[in-house]
Amino acid sequence: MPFTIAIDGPAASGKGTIARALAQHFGFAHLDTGLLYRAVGAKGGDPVAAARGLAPGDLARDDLRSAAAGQAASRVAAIPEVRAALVDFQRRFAGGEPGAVLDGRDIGTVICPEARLKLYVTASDQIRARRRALELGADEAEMLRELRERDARDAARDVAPMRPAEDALLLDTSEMTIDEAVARAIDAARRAGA
Ligand SMILES: Nc1ncnc2c1ncn2[C@@H]1O[C@H](COP(=O)(O)OP(=O)(O)O)[C@@H](O)[C@H]1O
Ligand SMILES: Nc1ccn([C@@H]2O[C@H](COP(=O)(O)OP(=O)(O)O)[C@@H](O)[C@H]2O)c(=O)n1
Repeated sequence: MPFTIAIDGPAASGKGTIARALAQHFGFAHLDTGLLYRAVGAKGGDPVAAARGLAPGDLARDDLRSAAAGQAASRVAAIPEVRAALVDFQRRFAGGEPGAVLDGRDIGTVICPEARLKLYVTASDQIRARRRALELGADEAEMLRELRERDARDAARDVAPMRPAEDALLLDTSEMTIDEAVARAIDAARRAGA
C-alpha cells in the first residue's frame, strides 16, 4: 500500500513548501494540485473542455504563479465538471509507490479520504499576505485582498469546498520558520508510519 499524505489549507499557508520537503525527505512523489486548476484557468475558453484536455505542457507555463492565475483558478475550481475531470489523474498519482504527497484544498476530504496522514496548514491572513507579497514582489495590501477573496470563494463553493478533514492535523505556521514547520510535518508523518 502506498503511503499517501494529504495537505490542504488556504492560499499561501505553506502547503507546497511542506509538501515538497516531505516528499524529498521520504522519497515520495509530489503533486501541487493547485497547478492543475491554475493551468485550466490560464488556458481560457471553455474551462470544462480545458480540464478534460489538460496536457503536461499546460502545466509548464511560466505565468501560473501570478495572482491573476490564482483568481482564474479559483473561479474554474468552483465548476463541478472541471473538478470531476481532474479526479482520476490525482487519484492515480496518489496511488504511486512508495508514496505521494498531494497539496490542495480537497485532498483529505475528496481526493484521498483514506490518506495515511492529513495536514491542514494555516497561517494568519496578514502573514500569508506578507509571504506571498515577498514571493511575487507584489503589494502586501493587494495580496491580502486577493487571498481573502479567493479563500472566501474556495470555502463557500458547493463542490469540494476548502475545509479540514475531520481527522486532519492542524498546523498553524504563523509563528514557525519553514524549518520548524517542515520538522513538525516530518514528525507527524513518522508517527503515522512513514
Ligand atoms: N513557515 C514559513 N515561514 C516563512 N515563510 C514561509 C513559511 N512557509 C512558507 N513560506 C513562504 O511563503 C510563501 C508561500 O508558501 P507556499 O508553500 O507556496 O504556500 P502554499 O503552497 O500554501 O500556497 C513562499 O514564498 C514560501 O517560501
Ligand atoms: N485541490 C485543489 C487545489 C487548488 N484549488 C483551487 O486552485 C486555486 C489555486 O490553488 P493553489 O494551491 O495553487 O493556490 P496557493 O495556495 O498556492 O495560493 C485555489 O484558490 C482553489 O480555488 C482547488 O480548488 N482544489
